[in-house]
Amino acid sequence: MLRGLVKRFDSTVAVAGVDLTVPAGSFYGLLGPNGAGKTTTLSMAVGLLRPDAGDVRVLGHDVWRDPVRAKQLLGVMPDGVRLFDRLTGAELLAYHGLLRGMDPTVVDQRAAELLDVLALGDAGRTLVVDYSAGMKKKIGLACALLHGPRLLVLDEPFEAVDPVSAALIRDILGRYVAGGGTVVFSSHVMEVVERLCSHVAILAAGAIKQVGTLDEVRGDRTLEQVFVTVVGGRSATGEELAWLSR
Ligand SMILES: Nc1ncnc2c1ncn2[C@@H]1O[C@H](COP(=O)(O)OP(=O)(O)OP(=O)(O)O)[C@@H](O)[C@H]1O
Repeated sequence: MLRGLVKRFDSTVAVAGVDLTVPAGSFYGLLGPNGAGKTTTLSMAVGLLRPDAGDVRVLGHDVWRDPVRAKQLLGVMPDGVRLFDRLTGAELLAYHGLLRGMDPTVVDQRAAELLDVLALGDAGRTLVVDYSAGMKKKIGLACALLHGPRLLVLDEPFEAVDPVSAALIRDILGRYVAGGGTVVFSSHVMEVVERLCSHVAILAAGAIKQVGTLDEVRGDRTLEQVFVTVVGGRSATGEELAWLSR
C-alpha cells in the first residue's frame, strides 16, 4: 500500500503524490511512458529510495519503520539489476540466501531448482558479468524468488528477454500468483500486461492517471488505446526527418 508518495530530484518532481493499494493475490501492472516515475515509485515502495513524503506498507509493515519484517516479505528485482556480477549465478544465489539468514542446504536446493527452471543450469558456473542482458534478468528474478517472498516487485522483468524466456517467466509468475503470491511489475509491453494482470495503474508525469482492475481500466478498448489516450500520443506529420528519405 502506497500513500502520498513524493520524490523530487532537484527541480524535477519525479513522483508527485502516488496512492496505490495492491490487493493481496493480485497481479498488478504499472504502465507509463519513459520518465513517468515508475522506477522511482517502485524503488520507494521496496525501501531502496527514501521518499520525501508518504508511507509504504507491505502486508501491514512499514517499509521504513519496520524494514527487516517488510523486506522478509518482499522479493525485489530492481531496475538495471545491479548484481554482484563477479560471482557465478550459483554463487550469487548462495550469497543472497545466506544474507537473508537461510539454511545453506535449503539455499543449495532452491538455487539448483531455480537455475534449472530458468534454463540457467549451464550458466550456473559462468560469471554473471558474462551473462547476456536477458540472462541477467533471469538470475535477478531467481534472487528475488529464493527466499519465498509473499510479494514480488519487479522493474521491467520482460525487458531484453527472448520470447521463450518471457513465456517461462510468465508461467513462473502465473504459478506464483495462483499459489497465493502477489506481483507488482512495471512494463512497456501492453500484451504482457493484458495477458497477465488482474489490476493496472497508468502513471504519467509522476501521478496515477488511471487505476483499477484490468477490465475497469480497459473498458471496451485495448489497453494500448487507453494508454495512448491517457498519456497523450504525439502523432508525426510526415514532415519530420525528411533528410532520412532518399
Ligand atoms: N537519481 C536521479 N536523479 C535525478 N533525476 C532522476 C533520478 N532518477 C530519476 N530521475 C528523474 O525522475 C523522473 C522519473 O524517472 P523514472 O526512472 O522513475 O521513470 P520511469 O517511468 O521508470 O522511466 P522508464 O520507463 O524510462 O524506465 C525522470 O524525469 C528522471 O529523469
